[in-house]
Amino acid sequence: MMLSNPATKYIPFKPFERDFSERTWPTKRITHPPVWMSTDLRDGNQSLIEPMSVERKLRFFDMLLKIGFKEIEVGFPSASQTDFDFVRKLVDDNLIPDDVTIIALTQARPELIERTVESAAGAKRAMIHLYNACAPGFRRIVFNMNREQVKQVAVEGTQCVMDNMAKYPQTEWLYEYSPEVFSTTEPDFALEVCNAVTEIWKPTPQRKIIYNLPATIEATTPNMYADQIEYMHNNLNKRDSIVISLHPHNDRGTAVAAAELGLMAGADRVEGCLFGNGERTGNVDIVTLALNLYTQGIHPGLDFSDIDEVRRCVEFCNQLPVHPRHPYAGDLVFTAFSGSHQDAIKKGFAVQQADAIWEVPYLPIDPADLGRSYDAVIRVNSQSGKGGVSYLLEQEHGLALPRRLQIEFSRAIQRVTDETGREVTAADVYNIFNSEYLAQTQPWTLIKHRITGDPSAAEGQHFTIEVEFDVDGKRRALTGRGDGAISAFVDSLGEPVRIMDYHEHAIGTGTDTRAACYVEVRIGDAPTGFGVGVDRDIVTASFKAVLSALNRHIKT
Ligand SMILES: CC(=O)SCCNC(=O)CCNC(=O)[C@H](O)C(C)(C)COP(=O)(O)OP(=O)(O)OC[C@H]1O[C@@H](n2cnc3c(N)ncnc32)[C@H](O)[C@@H]1OP(=O)(O)O
Ligand SMILES: CC(C)C(=O)C(=O)O
Ligand SMILES: [Mg+2]
Repeated sequence: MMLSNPATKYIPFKPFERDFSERTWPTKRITHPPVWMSTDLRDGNQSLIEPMSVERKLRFFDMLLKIGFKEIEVGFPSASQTDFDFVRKLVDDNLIPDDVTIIALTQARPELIERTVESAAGAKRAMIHLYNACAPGFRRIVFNMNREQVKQVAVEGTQCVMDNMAKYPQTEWLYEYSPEVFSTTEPDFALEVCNAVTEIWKPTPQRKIIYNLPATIEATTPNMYADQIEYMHNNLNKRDSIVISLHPHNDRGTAVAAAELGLMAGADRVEGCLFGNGERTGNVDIVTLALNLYTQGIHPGLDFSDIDEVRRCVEFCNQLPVHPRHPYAGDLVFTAFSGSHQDAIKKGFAVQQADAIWEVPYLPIDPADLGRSYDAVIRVNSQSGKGGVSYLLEQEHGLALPRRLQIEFSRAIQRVTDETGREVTAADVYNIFNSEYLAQTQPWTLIKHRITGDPSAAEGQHFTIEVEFDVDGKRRALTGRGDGAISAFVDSLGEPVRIMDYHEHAIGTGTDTRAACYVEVRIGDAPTGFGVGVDRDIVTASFKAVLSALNRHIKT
């Protein structure tokens, strides 16, 4: 049961005692992509129900290279033989491109550090990533250490890493240090620990150290994380020799925002996982971050032009599905069911030029840029309006319904969706349109016709038509006269039919071209209704349209 007063159990997190007045990040903009680091094979992997085998890791690694990652955390080699073997395989089989750096994570314990360095020894370049938790709760509950002791873990761990690296001088060694749980560590203490590590590693602008500042557990709103990052950015010693890295987790559902504000606050690098896999609610989602940049006109330096292929690979390796609403990648994220959205999208597509700024309403990105087709953009259910329905008919069958017919036909669709409560597919829409209009050939069926024109005839008599119908199973040969073919045809019917509106267009091109004709008619005093005819011959199409309207009227 929910507590009536959660204040008796939870306290709000506040990183600074007073307001952080140095803040400048709110007016900053992100103008270039950060250095991306994929931790799918480490943080992502350690959170899986079944961690990846070497084969799956290899497949994932290949895809990360294809996407364009230059920094890849490949595992926690001291944790398992699989992780150790995987890193060794990358090194021994020469699978790491020259411009890519692999990273291996370790706790600050000598035996684990030794094995971690050993796993990557021989690589052209490799980075060791050491972490220890610095937050007060962890100092007290997990380590039973004071601040000084926790700082010494970082300092001694760093020294131990350097001693082990010295055993393998053929490898260019880089170093990353994470004050784990930075998110709830007192900022001045996180700074003190990092500055102490700087004293040991002695980074230079040519050989920078990475300080990764994780929101190991996301503890507060993203603006406060940004304040913490800006504090480090302003106060770290030797800032020009340091890469500030972000590692947000998504416990509060705001990891993407935290990363974006953290970049505005001065960070240079982001660690995360594809589609936000990772411990608990996951690491920050690099796909979303990268494509958010892309939609601001900034190339992220990562290639997601075949997002479905990336998704398939990640789902296979992680054995976890990507949610249908996942930004940019979910099955439904480019689909509109609701009427007003469909209407706006349809209008947007109609005016969008291939080489112009993207402006299709409701679609923040062109699905084609991600290798997604427009097929599923509009789907029809009980929330849909005429725009979506007519869009499907036009896309799939080349039928461009006049506006008033769109309104009339969408009522027929609505009846079906209301009755079934289900989505109707593009094929369903066409079938309903067919039975509602095109297949309305009873009781009046057109058998054949012959038109003769006589320009010298009296007004209203220029055209004569002889038509053969089947009416309720009986053949009838009728004749009509009029100013044009249609009026002559209507005259032949001997029914009180008046044409109120008329539209036609071609479907297809070349020898395959057919004509579609739409007529709105009034019969007697009844409300107007539409008829539709399609035929290779435009005149026949219009006659079929008139009969479609007449037959529909007779049945109502
Ligand atoms: C936020 C993160 O994602 S951090 C990364 C977490 N990832 C993983 O843990 C996955 C891989 N880990 C493992 O397989 C195991 O933890 C191993 C093999 C590395 C170590 O296993 P074990 O030796 O059994 O230790 P265990 O994992 O239980 O760690 C607890 C001990 O390590 C200490 N410890 C935890 N983190 C650290 C650290 N970063 N540096 C130094 N010591 C640490 C704890 O204080 C505890 O010590 P104690 O036994 O004296 O109380
Ligand atoms: C090891 C560290 C960087 C980590 O994964 C975290 O703090 O979330
Ligand atoms: Mg993490």
